[in-house]
Amino acid sequence: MKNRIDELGDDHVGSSAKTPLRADAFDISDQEKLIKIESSVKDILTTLGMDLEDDSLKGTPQRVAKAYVNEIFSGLNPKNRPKLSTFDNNYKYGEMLVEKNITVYSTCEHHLLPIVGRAHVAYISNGNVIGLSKMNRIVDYYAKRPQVQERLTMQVVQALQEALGTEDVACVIDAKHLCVNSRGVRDIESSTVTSEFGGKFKNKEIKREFLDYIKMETDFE
Ligand SMILES: Nc1nc2c(ncn2[C@@H]2O[C@H](COP(=O)(O)OP(=O)(O)OP(=O)(O)O)[C@@H](O)[C@H]2O)c(=O)[nH]1
Ligand SMILES: [Zn+2]
Repeated sequence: MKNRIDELGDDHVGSSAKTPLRADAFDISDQEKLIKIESSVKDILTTLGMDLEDDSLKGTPQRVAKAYVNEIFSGLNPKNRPKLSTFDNNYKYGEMLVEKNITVYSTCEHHLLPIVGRAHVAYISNGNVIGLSKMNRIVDYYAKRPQVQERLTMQVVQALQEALGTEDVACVIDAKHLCVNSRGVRDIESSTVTSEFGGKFKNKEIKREFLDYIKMETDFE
């Protein structure tokens, strides 16, 4: 039997790719989250010595709470999961379809600093096709969580495999982690590449084809 977390949250991905959620993750409303986070941010800023009576800072705890719940971490709320409706592959398109250069804005769960980059997603239809924008939307949904890039990559692939009813899905993400670029080792140039190749994409030639499409210059201006 599915437990409550699986049912409400990550039932679309396998156990290794689940976001670590608390058992009571869904027992608290968005409204309650906003109030609690606002108060926690107030504590952090006050501890740092900031004067929250200052005009510019007065609204900050509330702004941060709203940004966390409604935007940056909105992918923790299953009600924000995009509907991945599929339709029949009537035109019998049999090649791979690649959605590349999908913008990724995520947050590293170790430091709560931004991860910014691009995702490239591909699948080969076995009868079902999906609207192009749904690939961008599913990347964004899982990106809007505290993340590690490996897990984000796997979540995107597994969610699409489930929706499309095929193993033949792949994702490559190339992203900069501000925790590496702006603090710690402070290497502004480095970026992180992760990949997950399901089904036919494990085949060397098919993988090569996908990677070649990613490299293609797309300049339509
Ligand atoms: N595998 C993985 N590591 C990540 C990701 N995002 C950040 N990290 C790393 O997580 C590690 C956390 O290491 P710690 O030693 O606990 O933290 P730290 O002392 O802040 O480490 P430094 O960043 O080296 O200063 C760092 O090396 C980060 O670069 C990610 O998406 N995947
Ligand atoms: Zn980090």
